[in-house]
Amino acid sequence: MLSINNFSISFNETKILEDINFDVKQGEIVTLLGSSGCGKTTILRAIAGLQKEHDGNICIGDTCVSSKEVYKQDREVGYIFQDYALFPHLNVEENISFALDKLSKKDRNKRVDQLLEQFDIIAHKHKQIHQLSGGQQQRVAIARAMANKPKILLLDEPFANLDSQLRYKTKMWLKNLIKKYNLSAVLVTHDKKEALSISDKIGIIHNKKLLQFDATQDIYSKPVNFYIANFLSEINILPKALIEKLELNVKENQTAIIEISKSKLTNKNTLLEVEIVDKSFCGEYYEILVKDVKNNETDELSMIKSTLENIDLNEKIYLDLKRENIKIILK
Ligand SMILES: Nc1ncnc2c1ncn2[C@@H]1O[C@H](COP(=O)(O)OP(=O)(O)OP(=O)(O)O)[C@@H](O)[C@H]1O
Repeated sequence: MLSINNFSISFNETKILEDINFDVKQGEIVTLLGSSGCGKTTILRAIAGLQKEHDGNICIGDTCVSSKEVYKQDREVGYIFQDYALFPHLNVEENISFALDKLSKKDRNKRVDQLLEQFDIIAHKHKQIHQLSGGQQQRVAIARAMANKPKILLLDEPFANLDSQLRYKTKMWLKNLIKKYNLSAVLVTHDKKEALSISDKIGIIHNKKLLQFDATQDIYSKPVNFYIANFLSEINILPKALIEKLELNVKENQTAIIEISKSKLTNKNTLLEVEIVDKSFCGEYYEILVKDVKNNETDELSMIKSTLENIDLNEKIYLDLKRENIKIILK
C-alpha cells in the first residue's frame, strides 16, 4: 500500500535522514520510533506531500511520486497532527466540513453527521474547539482526517496530550478503527510502550538511519544492536567478570545483555554467589551493586538491576541468569 524507497532529506545542507526504506501493507500499523528530532515527523510530512524537497520516492498503491510530482490531495492520506491543528475559529461541524469542500452542501452535511455519530461527538456538533476536552478534540481531528475515506492514516504522537487512562482507551479504539476499515497507518512516537502495544511493525530511527524495521515481536526479541535493545527494553549489560565466569563467547564489537525482568537474585545455589554492597530503589527494580564473593583476588563491583522479590538478605545470595535469556549483540 505504502512504500518508502531510498528516502533521504537535508535541511540547510544538514542531512537529517539517509536512505530510508520501508513498506506498509494494507491493514498494517507501522510505528516509527526514535528520539526527539531524529526526523519522524519529516517522514510523515513527506508521505502526506507536505514536505516536497527530498530524494528517493514514495509509492502509494501503484502511484510512485518523487519530490514535487503529486499534490497532496491526490494521495488519499489522512494526517492527524500532534497538536491536532483544528481551526480555533470554527466549530466542530465546520472543522470537519472543511475537509469536504469538494462535496455538495447536502452530501457534505450528511457525511459530517455520519462522522460525528461514528466518532461519538454528535453532542458536540456546535461547540467551539476550546469547549472540548483533549480527548474530544482528538476525535474531531481523527474524524476530519477520516472524512475523505483515506487509505492511509498518518498519526503524529497521537496519544501525547492524553492522560494515562484515556491514552489506553484511545489506543485500543484507534487500533480497532484502523483494523475495521483495513487502513494502513504510520504512527510516530518516542514512547516505546505505546509502539509495542499498538504496532504490527516497528522501525527505529537513529543517527539519520532506519536501524531496524521488523515485526513488533521480532524487533523486541531479536534487536540487531545495543541501541535498539536498550531503546525497547530495560536491560542489564553483563559485566566482563560475569561474561568470563559464564564462558560466553563475546567478541570485541559485541556486548552481552539480559532483560532486567530476567535478571534474578536467588537464595538457591547457582554457583554465582554475590554479596550485595549497595542498593538503590528505582521503582520497578533496584540498582544493586554486587561483589563476587568467590573471587577474593578482585574487589571489582558490578551493577545489576533486579527486583529483590523472594530474597532473604540474611542468607547467601546468588545471581540467577538463564543462558537462554542472555543475548549477544553488536555494540
Ligand atoms: N522545514 C524545516 N527546516 C529546517 N529544519 C527542519 C525543518 N523541519 C524539520 N527540521 C529539522 O529536522 C530535524 C527532524 O525534525 P522532525 O520534526 O522530523 O523530528 P521528530 O523526530 O519528529 O522530532 P519530535 O519527536 O521532537 O517531534 C530537526 O532537527 C528539525 O529541527
